Amino acid sequence: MGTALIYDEEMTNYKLLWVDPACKIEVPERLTVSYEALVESGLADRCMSIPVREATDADILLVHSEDYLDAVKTTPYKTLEELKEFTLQFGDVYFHPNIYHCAKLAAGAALQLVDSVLTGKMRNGMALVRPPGHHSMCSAASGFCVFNNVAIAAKYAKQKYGVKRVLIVDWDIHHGQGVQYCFEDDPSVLYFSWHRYEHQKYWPHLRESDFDIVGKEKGAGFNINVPWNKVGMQNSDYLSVFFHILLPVAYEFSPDLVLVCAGFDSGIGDPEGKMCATPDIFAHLTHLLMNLAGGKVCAVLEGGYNLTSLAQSVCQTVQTLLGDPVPRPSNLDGPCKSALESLHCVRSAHRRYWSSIRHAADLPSCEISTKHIKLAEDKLDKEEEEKSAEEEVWPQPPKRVPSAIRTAVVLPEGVACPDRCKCLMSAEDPDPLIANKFRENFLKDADDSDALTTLSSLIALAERMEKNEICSGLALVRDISMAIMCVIQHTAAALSNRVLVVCVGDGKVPSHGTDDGKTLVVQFSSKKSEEQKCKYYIPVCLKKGCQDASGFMQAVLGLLLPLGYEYDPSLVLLVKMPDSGLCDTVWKQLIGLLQGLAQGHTLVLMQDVERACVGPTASSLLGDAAPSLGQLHAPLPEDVEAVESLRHRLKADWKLLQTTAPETR
Ligand SMILES: CC(O)(O)CCCCCNCCCN
Ligand SMILES: [Zn+2]
Repeated sequence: MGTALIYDEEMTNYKLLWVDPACKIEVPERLTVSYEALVESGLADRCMSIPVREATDADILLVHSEDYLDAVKTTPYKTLEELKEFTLQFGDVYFHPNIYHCAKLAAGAALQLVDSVLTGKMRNGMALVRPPGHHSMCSAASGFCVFNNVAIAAKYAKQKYGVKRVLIVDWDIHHGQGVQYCFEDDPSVLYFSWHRYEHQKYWPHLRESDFDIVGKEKGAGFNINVPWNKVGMQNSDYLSVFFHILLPVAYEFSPDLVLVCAGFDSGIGDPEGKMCATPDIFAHLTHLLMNLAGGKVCAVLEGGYNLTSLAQSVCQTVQTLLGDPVPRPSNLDGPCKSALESLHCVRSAHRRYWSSIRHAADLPSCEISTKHIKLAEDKLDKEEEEKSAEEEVWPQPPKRVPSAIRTAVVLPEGVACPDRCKCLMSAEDPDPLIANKFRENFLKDADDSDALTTLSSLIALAERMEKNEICSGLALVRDISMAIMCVIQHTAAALSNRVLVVCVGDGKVPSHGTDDGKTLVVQFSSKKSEEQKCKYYIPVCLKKGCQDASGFMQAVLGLLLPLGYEYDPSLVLLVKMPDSGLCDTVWKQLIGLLQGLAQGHTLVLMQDVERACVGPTASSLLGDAAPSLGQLHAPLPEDVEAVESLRHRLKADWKLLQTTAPETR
């Protein structure tokens, strides 16, 4: 199954017909530059183009009132003066004789995308639409939005496909208040939004956009607002919120469908957002969502007003949906103080609803939370307009060239090569020099030619991954710790290399290279390790080892991923120790998530008895979405304690582990 792309140039055929500084940024070129960038980069051709359709009245009435729909229906026949008049009843939006038609196409595009994914025809997809949707409400247009495309899509998915739980991730820099109002008492739709807020100083200046608004009645806990109280937020700030709020809750919620209000005004250079996150961050945000709901992710364009930044971010998002490896997360230096305050406030507001963040620190009697600056709104926005926006510049996103071979395997005799994989067995005798080195350093039994062949094949695989000829690999070996040593020593030889070694299960893991940081070892096991702990050797002791999905996933999302992203390895060595107790679905989730690192260069080592695991492992390495884990129960208190105390101890060295602002003396 492929990636759907839904676009129709008819949606460029409306624009602002009068002077309105608040609306002048919403131009037809937003759509053309996005689509043309996809065509130019060859990404459009790799997608399946799905035609738009007009949303029907019934579709629109899933969210909007009849009165509102009837009123909008009159706009095509209005004169310019009547359109201006009609527009005055709403805020920061404009009407045009053709905008009703385009609004039906935008909503219809989202529904076509949902149909393609929920019928199983497509794996995931993106709809490039305008007008956007997330501000429009039951009976009102707002913020360039006429119909709430994503809210309609969520209602439609539930009604037509019986979808039980929908996650809406709104990474647009504005608060989608229309979506919040639509689902605030609905526990079947989890709405997550971050947004520029500045203590209510920023548009739409709503008190109900703050972190303490969590949803109503049965919907309490299913509305997550992350206010950014300063501009200039960077990649670290966004990732920290994913690791410590969105992902733990999303895995606990276990959605059947993920809808993204994909606004790119949260990217660098945008005149509205004034944030500093680079376009490649959207590759990571998309990737981190792609193992939810069995990969059923539908992204619908919302905002984005810097045409360069917008086009790059759209390409980063679509290329990730297509399954291409994501760029390395460059120099993450940890969340800023303001982001940590928001993180802390949101987690403490939601800890009572979600067991995955139950342990979150309670709010100090904090002045941060309810400081709402109510200044004369128009004055504020005016200030905003006047300041000449100095042109931001940022580096081109790195080229993301998929390897010729996605996954290669080194298997013992008699183990079938999984389909879509390349089998590597060095037929010719290994180079005598290397052979001797192996004999000296690794082989217990010098004449063990099998081990020699396996090791030399393993090194050949690692070398070809380094050259990006092969993206990921899987090897079945008899002696795991020997194989680990061999790979670490080989890889460490190249100066710029850093290896993240992730071990699941008990067993001795060589700590070679952890003293100088060339290697970072994170081992999940049920045994306390007596090994001296240092910054680069992190044993995670879980009560049931890797058998309890909740505890394990909490450790992966809140500990392993932040560590891995901050460490930014060139290779991930993922080792499944014998009798790790890890079930296949959790193992596949782990493989899927770890491919966000090292441009997808994951090398999996398993004991040669694990033949049954070769197929499932290969499937995940090939980019197939991991099956959903189902709703997760509360992690064991011991596991929460273990992860929290580790995080507390390590956050001085690893800034992405922080979830609260350092105590201000
Ligand atoms: C889809 C979207 O969230 O991007 C729409 C944003 C509307 C912003 C209205 N205020 C503009 C004030 C001018 N500086
Ligand atoms: Zn926006």
